[in-house]
Order: sequence, then structure tokens, then C-alpha cells
Amino acid sequence: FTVPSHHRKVSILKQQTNNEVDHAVDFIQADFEHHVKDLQDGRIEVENELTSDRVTGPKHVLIYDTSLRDGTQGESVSVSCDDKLKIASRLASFQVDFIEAGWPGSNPKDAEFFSRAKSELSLEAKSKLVAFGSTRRRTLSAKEDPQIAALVESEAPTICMVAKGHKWQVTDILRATPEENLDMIRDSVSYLVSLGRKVFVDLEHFYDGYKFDEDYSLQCCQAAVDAGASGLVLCDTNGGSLPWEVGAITEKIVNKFTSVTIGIHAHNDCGLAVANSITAAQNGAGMIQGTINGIGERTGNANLCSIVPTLALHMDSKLGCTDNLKDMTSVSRFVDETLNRQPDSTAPFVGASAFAHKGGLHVAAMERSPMSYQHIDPGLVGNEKRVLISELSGRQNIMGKVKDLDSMISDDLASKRAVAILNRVKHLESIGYTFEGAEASVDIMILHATKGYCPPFTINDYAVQVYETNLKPELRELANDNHLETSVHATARATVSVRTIDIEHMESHGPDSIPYIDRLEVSDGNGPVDALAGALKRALVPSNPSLASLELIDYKVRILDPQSATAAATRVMIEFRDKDTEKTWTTVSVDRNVISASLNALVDGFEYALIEHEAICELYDDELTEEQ
Ligand SMILES: CC(=O)SCCNC(=O)CCNC(=O)[C@H](O)C(C)(C)COP(=O)(O)OP(=O)(O)OC[C@H]1O[C@@H](n2cnc3c(N)ncnc32)[C@H](O)[C@@H]1OP(=O)(O)O
Ligand SMILES: CC(C)C(=O)C(=O)O
Repeated sequence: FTVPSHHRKVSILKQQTNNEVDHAVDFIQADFEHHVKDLQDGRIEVENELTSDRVTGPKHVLIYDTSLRDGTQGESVSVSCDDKLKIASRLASFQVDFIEAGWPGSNPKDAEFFSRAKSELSLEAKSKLVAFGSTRRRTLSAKEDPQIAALVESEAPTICMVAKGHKWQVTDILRATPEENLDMIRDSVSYLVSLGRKVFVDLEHFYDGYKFDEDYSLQCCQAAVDAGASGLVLCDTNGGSLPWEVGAITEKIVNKFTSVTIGIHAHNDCGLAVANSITAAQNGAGMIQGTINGIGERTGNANLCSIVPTLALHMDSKLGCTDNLKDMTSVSRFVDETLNRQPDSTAPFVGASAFAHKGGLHVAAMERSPMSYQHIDPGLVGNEKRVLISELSGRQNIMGKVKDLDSMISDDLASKRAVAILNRVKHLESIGYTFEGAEASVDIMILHATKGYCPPFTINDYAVQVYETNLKPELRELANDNHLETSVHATARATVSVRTIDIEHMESHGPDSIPYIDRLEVSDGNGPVDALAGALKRALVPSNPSLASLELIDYKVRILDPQSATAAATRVMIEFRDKDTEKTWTTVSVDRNVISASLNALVDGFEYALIEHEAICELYDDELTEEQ
């Protein structure tokens, strides 16, 4: 067999002097052993053509996650030790190759992580752990440096050391001599290697340093390799490098240091971290450092949720996590959820909008072929296609929903109904509605246009009163004068009368009996909408017990024409959740009267809950019938 980069080394040899040849022979030996190890560990594959002198077929790229180290250097990212352990386990199951979990010499939490990881993480997760630190202090030996001692104590099988790879950074920022920095690299790496650790060296400011003084940056690489490092990671620390610069420099380093893995660590200050990482891989880098959702210092690190699918699906690279690609979206959401971050809906591949189609022409074309407006099948990364309804919709945006809600409908009728609903959507959006994100209201609108549909309840009338309890003026004045809190507070009371289908009556008197019952209920609430929701729920739950698990989780009001002051039209959007099924849905309504808009949005939301419940019951009944 042949080893891929071995051949490149031979071609360099032809142009070298005797001394260099001797040196290069040693290199070839090391290179060969390194590749044999990679072959044994399954990181590269045997090439079966003896004569091949270049790498063919898909390239293996190692995925190195630094969400728990550089990711936590992002503004507002803070993660507990428990959550670090959870994220590390999730990343291990996803099969990233390395998990850089923290800097044990930095703070007690990171030290605790590595200590707990020993007993709380699986063997597989532990084998992927990397402890991060810097080269030794200028004035201490590696053996004496407490930071390095903490790295050793972490028992992580791999250590990643940040070293300065830029001459000016060494002299003016570190305030060491160039030679001192090389010693710091050599001493730190060889000490850790002598203890049996695999060592990667992150060469900070490498691309800028290479442009500033190529020779010195190469000396830093050489010092690390000579000391036994397994990998050199080229850092675009300030995030200002451009893809073609990264490509050219990476290629030179890949061709020069063939015995070690060359990686990239890119920051996103120009929005180019993903592009730079992909370009490095295209030019031979065998490892990419990045974070889930691109979290990290300043504008963040290279986003692995974009890099992994791009490498796997568009570049045909071989990745340890390819088989788990369909978990990419859930890993992204899991990390956001654990870090208490709002997911970015526009994130490529994994965002809620990544495959959301709004324009009518797009949706119509997608009916003919789903690939007409998608670069991949969303299912490959565990995401899904969505069709949005808005004033930019065409008939096809709505046809699917019409058919979903009325499976018996003919194509002709579905098309006519879709056009009618489309016109209504366009009209309502022109007066302030927005149906995007309020799909439950669209479903209700379609159902109301469906022949034979009978709403499960209707509102007979309602009233809302805002009042104050315990209103004793003298007590209130006294409390105000003394800045005291009193139990006196404004509250609201709502009365709602609803007409619902009376199932019990129908069951006992047959389907031809009068199927309605009117209920009048009252509820107090923190405000008028809270009181209305309470009264509505009270009135509906006796006939519809499934509504007991319904809760309101968000209520948004937007003034549409603020110049009209208190007479302005308001748009109300309400988000609901079913505690039992965890399903959420949103409704919308617009009115000059905010209470009226709120009631209409509430009614849509309750009606949607009942329709959903019925659909779930039908599904359940079907399953039972099948089982029987
Ligand atoms: C590009 C990156 O993202 S690198 C990672 C950056 N991440 C972090 O800094 C987060 C964790 N950091 C920390 O907890 C702390 O900064 C510590 C514990 C590492 C160090 O804290 P302190 O000892 O108080 O030092 P401080 O934070 O001021 O760091 C500056 C010191 O680090 C030294 N230093 C900086 N880079 C290196 C390096 N690559 N090798 C050795 N020493 C270095 C500086 O020379 C300076 O030392 P000096 O004051 O003796 O000149
Ligand atoms: C330490 C290195 C990897 C780093 O974070 C950077 O250079 O940005």
C-alpha cells in the first residue's frame, strides 16, 4: 500500500541537498509511522494503487469541537459544570473527534469538569477529551508551571496548547524574545509528550504572523513538530484573513509539515470563519476546530453546524460523524437550549427558516420538485421543509394545507378554496395581520371555509371589567406617603358566555337532538386578557376536558398605526402550549379594540387545541383499529 502524503515528501526530496536529504529521511520515517498509526486507528484508508502519487477519493477531516472552551468565551455564554458534562456527552454521541472541554488551570469549574469527567463520562467521551492551556510562562520551566501541572492533572488524553505564532505578538505582546518563545513551545510540548499525552499546538495569530514574518512562523511550527506535537493548528485569531490567503498558506504548511495533522481555528470577524475553514480543508487541512452554533469570542468561532454538513454533503469529505448527520439540528438546538440561548432561525442547515419557503413561485416550483429551491434534502440534517403563508403566497402555499385538513376534497375544489383563502390572507395582511408564525389562525380560517365544518364552540357574548379591590382611599394615601406596599391592586374580571356542542346530550338523546349547551363563566385575572382566558377555559373545559392542559406562554401586542394614539389598530399574537403533548401554536388577530383582538386570538387558539386533540384521538383510534 501507499501512504498519501508520503509521495509528496518524496517529490520534495528530489530538490534537496544531502543534509536536507538526511533530515528528510528522518521525516519520512516519522511520517510513515504516523500514517501507519492513522491507518491502524482507522483515520485514513489504504490506497490500493501502488503508483498513485496524489491523494484520491474523499479526504478524512477530523472535527474538533471547542464549544466548551472558546465557545464559552462568547459574550453571555455561561455554562455550569453539570451542563458542560451533558454537552460533552452529546458531542461524543454525535461522534465529533475531539471535545475541547475547558482550561483546567483557568478556573475551579473547568478543573471540576475534568475531575468529574473521570467518573461521570463514558469511556468513549473521555477518549475524545482535550484539555486546553498555554505554553509555559517565560520565567518557569514546563515542569514548574502550575498551568501545565493542571493540564497533566486533568488526565485528558489530548492536550491543546496555545502558543504565539506571530513574531510581533511575541516581542510586543508576550514581551519575550523570539528564541524564548520557541523554547517555551519546545519545553512545554516535549514535557507533555514525555508524559504520554498527545499534544496539539494552536498557533495563535498564525495567518497574520505568516504574512508578517513567514520564516519565524515556520520556526514556531518546526519547534512544535520537533518536540513531538501531533498536530499544528493554524489560527486566524483576529478573524481578518481572507479565504484565498488561508487556502494558499494552509497548503504550504500542509506540504511542509507532512508528519503531523494540520488544523485550522478560524474566527468570524469578517463573517468568513466557515469559508476559511472549508478552504483550509480543500487545501489539505485534516482538522477543523469550531463550535456548535458558532458561539465564541467576539463574533464567534467557525460554526460546526455549517461546516460538518458542508463537508459531508457538498465536499464528500469523510467525517467520523457522517452517520449522525441527521442529528445535526437536534445537537444545535440541544446546545442552545442548555446554554439558554434563543436559536438563530436563519442559521444554515439547522435554523427553523433554513428550509422555510415563502415566495409563491418557490412553493409552486417545489411542488414539481423539492430540489428546485433547496440545496439538500432537509431530512439529511434532521431539519424539515416548511411552507409559510403570507401576502407573498401563491395558490400552492395554501393547497397543501387545504388538502391536509380535508383529505376527501377534489383537486379542483381544493384549488378554488385555496384561491379564496389566499385572497383573504392578502386582504387581511394588508390591514395588519401577519400569518407567518401564526399558522394556527390559517388552519382555522381554512376550516371555517370547509363545507360541513362546525366550530366546536362559539362566543355568545363577553364583558371585561377592570377594577381595584380593597380600595380604601385613606389607607392608600397613607401607604403612598410612607412608600409602603398595600394589598390594594388593580385587577380584572371577565364574563364569557359560550355555546358548545354537548356530547353527553347527543350520546343520550341521539345525534338529532339539540346538540348545544350554553355556559356562562366568570374569572378574575391579573389583567383583562388573563381574565378572559380564564373565563373561556372555565366555560369550555366541562365539555372539553382536554383543554385543561392548555396554557398561554406568550402574548405580544403591536400597535400598527401609532399616530392614531389610543385609537390605534393593534395586532395581537398569542402563543399556546399543551402541557401534555408539549406542542405549541400561535394565533393572530387585529382590531382597533385590543380586548377584541385578544379575544379573537384566544378563540382561534382554543379552537385549534380542540381540532388538534380530535386529530390525535382519531389517529389513536385508527391505531387501535389496526391493532384489533
Ligand atoms: C486566543 C485565545 O482564545 S487564547 C485563550 C484565551 N482564554 C482565556 O484567557 C480564558 C482563560 N484565562 C484565564 O483564566 C486567565 O487569563 C489565566 C488563568 C490563563 C491567566 O491569568 P493571569 O495569570 O492573571 O494572567 P493574564 O490573564 O493577565 O494573562 C496574561 C499573561 O499570560 C501570558 N501569556 C499569554 N499568552 C501566553 C502563551 N501563549 N504562553 C505563555 N504565556 C502566555 C502573558 O505573557 C501574561 O503574562 P505576564 O503578565 O507574566 O506577562
Ligand atoms: C487559542 C486559539 C485556538 C484561539 O482561540 C485563537 O487563536 O483564536
